[in-house]
Amino acid sequence: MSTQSSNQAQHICKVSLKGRALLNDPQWNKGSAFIEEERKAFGLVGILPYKVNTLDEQIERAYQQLKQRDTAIRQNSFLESLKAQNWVLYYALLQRYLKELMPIVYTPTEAEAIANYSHLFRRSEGLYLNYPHADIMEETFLDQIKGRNIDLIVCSDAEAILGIGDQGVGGIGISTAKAVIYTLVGGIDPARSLPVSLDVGTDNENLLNDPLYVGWQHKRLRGKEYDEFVDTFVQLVRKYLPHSLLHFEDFGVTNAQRLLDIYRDKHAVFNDDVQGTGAVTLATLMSAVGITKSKLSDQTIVVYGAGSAGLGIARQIRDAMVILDKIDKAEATKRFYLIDKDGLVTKGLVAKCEHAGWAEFERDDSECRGTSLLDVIRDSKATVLIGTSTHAGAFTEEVVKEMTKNNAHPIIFPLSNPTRLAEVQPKDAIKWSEGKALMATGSPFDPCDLPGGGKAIYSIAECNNALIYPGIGLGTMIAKAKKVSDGMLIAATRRLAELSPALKSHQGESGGQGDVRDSDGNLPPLLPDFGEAPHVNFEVALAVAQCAIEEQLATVDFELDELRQKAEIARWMPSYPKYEYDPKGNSGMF
Ligand SMILES: NC(=O)C1=CN([C@@H]2O[C@H](COP(=O)(O)OP(=O)(O)OC[C@H]3O[C@@H](n4cnc5c(N)ncnc54)[C@H](O)[C@@H]3O)[C@@H](O)[C@H]2O)C=CC1
Ligand SMILES: CC(=O)C(=O)O
Ligand SMILES: [Mg+2]
Repeated sequence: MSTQSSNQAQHICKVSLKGRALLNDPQWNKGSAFIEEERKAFGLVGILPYKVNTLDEQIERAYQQLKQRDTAIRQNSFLESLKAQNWVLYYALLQRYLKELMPIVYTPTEAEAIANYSHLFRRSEGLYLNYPHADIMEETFLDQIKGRNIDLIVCSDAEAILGIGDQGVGGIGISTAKAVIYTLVGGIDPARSLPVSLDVGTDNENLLNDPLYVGWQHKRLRGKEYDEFVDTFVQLVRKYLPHSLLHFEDFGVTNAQRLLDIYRDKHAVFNDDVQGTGAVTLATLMSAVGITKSKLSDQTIVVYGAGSAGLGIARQIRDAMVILDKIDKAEATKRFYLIDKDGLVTKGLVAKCEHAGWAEFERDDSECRGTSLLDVIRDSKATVLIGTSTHAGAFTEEVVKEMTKNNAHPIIFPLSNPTRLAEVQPKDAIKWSEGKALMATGSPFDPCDLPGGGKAIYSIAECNNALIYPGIGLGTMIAKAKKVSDGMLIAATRRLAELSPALKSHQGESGGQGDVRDSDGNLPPLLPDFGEAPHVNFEVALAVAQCAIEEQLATVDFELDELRQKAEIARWMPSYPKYEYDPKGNSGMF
């Protein structure tokens, strides 16, 4: 599935582009790293300075240039330009400075880049499917995939981007960012992925009134027209790329789960906000209950913000209680209290709002004395509090203290992105809970000091779907699976939880909610560090592929050892193969 991989540095690649056309193609350009022999063969001698650089030298130069940009958004723009020039250098730089640069190319900085998309716009990237051009969608689609082997399509209609709402055509930025992460930590060849913007208009008044807006300046389509447009696109994917993975990102709450339900049995379709977030949060919770020595089904869970992510998380954890703890689905559903902006999701609220997806979690109106977050925590005696509301600061001191009253170790996950929208700052929750809260956040935060003096710290786990979705995608692709099943998601989750430092450090200890700290007094994080994301996602991928094979959803059949070997070979790594000129070559590897 790859044209370039780690052990292919000595391989030869036949390339048919020459001169400036070669330098202008980011997939094939090596810039100053073209060696003498290649410069002569490809007509590059007069259009490159004399010195030949190694990839290492190029990385260091690019890093120095990056550091001259004084804000995160300027660094993001610099990296966008680099990606448009040279993929190998771009990914090699990101790989070397992974932890430092992830927040620049992904959350939180990418949200800012998307919000300013039309003003920062310099060149296009990916496939723009615009509603006014719906009549020529098939030709447009075929033009873009012609001669390419696409395994992965990441698409967004941009109604609910990264916590900042409707961003219209700027949503191409989330499709490209998610595709970048697939390559960076999932090892998926960037030439084999296609980011797509489904431009169905926008309800964002600022964009509708902005003369520089580059998308379709029209109210967002709804209903039949919207459904037909999306369906035309999905049917093209099914017809022309039947073995691909179709990743949906940042759709609005009225469409996310609905579209997933329509297509998930017909094609390998994956909704990251629903399933990826559900899976990573379940893994984080498994890690937390592992160290408190309790069971998933012992928990009473309040989900604050019952949109795509909140509902996806609730369903994923509920289904895991059924599968792993073997309790009845209705019983498991009763462990959840969902709260949205009008308060607790009750029968009365559901009747009023007609919100698809809420009914299964509705509570009796009389169950809590009040419907505010504090009321619900107090009356339900919640053990777990999850935030997916974009309501910054919603988890107040009173709320955290109420959670701490009921639990030796309250589990508190403020998952809203970007950083400024987190429901609570981890350092505050740690202080208010006197160092007892077990925490994870959606965007990266610095480690917190633990109360009680000394140097003990808590490295807050980043519970972001990027720690799992590239692995789910890679596993689905390695297995060439026909669908992404619930079993595959649970397999991914279990593997991620097994890799949690917190669980590892508590293995074999006997029960109780006693001391959860390690011998240095630190609280181990609930998830592996993002710096380990490539290894973690690789392990997740193997678990997913193995499950697909066991469930007979795969179109390959390998033992685990063979699977590991194939996956390692298939992993794309940023390195330069040697080029040979071939006028008839298709620029492919042999
Ligand atoms: N950590 C992660 O991996 C992920 C984090 N997220 C974050 O979760 C948040 C929500 O994302 P989506 O579910 O996709 O958006 P969404 O728009 O589907 O859901 C947000 C929900 O929160 C509700 N809400 C808004 N204000 C509220 C308030 N004051 N109190 C209670 N509820 C309120 C909304 O009515 C809506 O139902 C975003 O910040 C997003 O970035 C989403 C996906 C993954
Ligand atoms: C992380 C992600 O998918 C989101 O915030 O929407
Ligand atoms: Mg998302």
